[in-house]
Amino acid sequence: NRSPRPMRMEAKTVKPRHPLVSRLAELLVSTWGEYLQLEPYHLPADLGFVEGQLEGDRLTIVNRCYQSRVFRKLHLELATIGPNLDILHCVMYPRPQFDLPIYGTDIVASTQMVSAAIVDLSPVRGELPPAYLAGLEPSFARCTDFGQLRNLPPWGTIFSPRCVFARVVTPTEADLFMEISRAYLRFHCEQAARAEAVDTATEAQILAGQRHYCEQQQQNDKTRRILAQAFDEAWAERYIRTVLFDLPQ
Ligand SMILES: C=CC1=C(C)C(=O)N/C1=C\C1=NC(=C\c2[nH]c(/C=C3\NC(=O)C(CC)=C3C)c(C)c2CCC(=O)O)/C(CCC(=O)O)=C1C
Repeated sequence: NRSPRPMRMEAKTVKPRHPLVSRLAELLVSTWGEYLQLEPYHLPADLGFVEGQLEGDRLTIVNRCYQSRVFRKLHLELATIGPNLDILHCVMYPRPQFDLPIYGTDIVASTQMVSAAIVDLSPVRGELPPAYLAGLEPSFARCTDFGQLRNLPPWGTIFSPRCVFARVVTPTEADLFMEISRAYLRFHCEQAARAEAVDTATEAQILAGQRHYCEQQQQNDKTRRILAQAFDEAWAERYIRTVLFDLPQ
């Protein structure tokens, strides 16, 4: 077998170029640290830091994963592609014992603008609880201030009536997306802090709902195509099913 490669000492990091990506990553990690007792969540060794080539452009991915009492996986992924594409992907998966929606956000940013900025608290069992519909309403009402709201794709049936999906072009819109994300995240963490375990029948429904969420997200061919071009189809498939949208066991 090959001699072990010398450990590369430099920190394996990704430096996002777009300020919204950096700001949102900082918001997520600092809010998690403020509300949750974070434990490490170990990804397969070769998937924490990944480098590939996409049509001559270097693709670099860094994954940060944690877990807590209520969340089985808190996943923040930062990816840079070539000189000017930044991606932030984040999903907070509750443990199936807790009846909570899934917090998900995706930012696809080039140097000029953010073509896709989405944040949602997606229900896994029926509708979003009334407490969430009401709690998120004041922030959601502000999304009429985005110049360009976007329509969800056909696989996007999992998203809630409080889903914010927009192009972000101006600094004011970037600030607005940050404020909405912050309000959604803090509200969710406060609900999680009070969450109590459900009975096994409800747990089974939650598991089924989380599986459905992952199956729908796996239909996003925009993600698959980028990963398949930078690596290959099989690698992309494995990555999507084991890192991005792994089904709870
Ligand atoms: C919570 C929601 C959510 C989560 C958690 C999530 O992962 N995606 C989510 C949503 C979502 N993403 C979308 C789009 C795109 N996603 C990528 C790529 C990646 N996204 C990644 O996470 C990774 C791993 C690093 C890559 C590579 C690109 C390039 C685009 C096109 C950009 C554009 O349209 O301007 C769309 C619109 C889909 C459509 O209109 O057809 C939706 C709805």
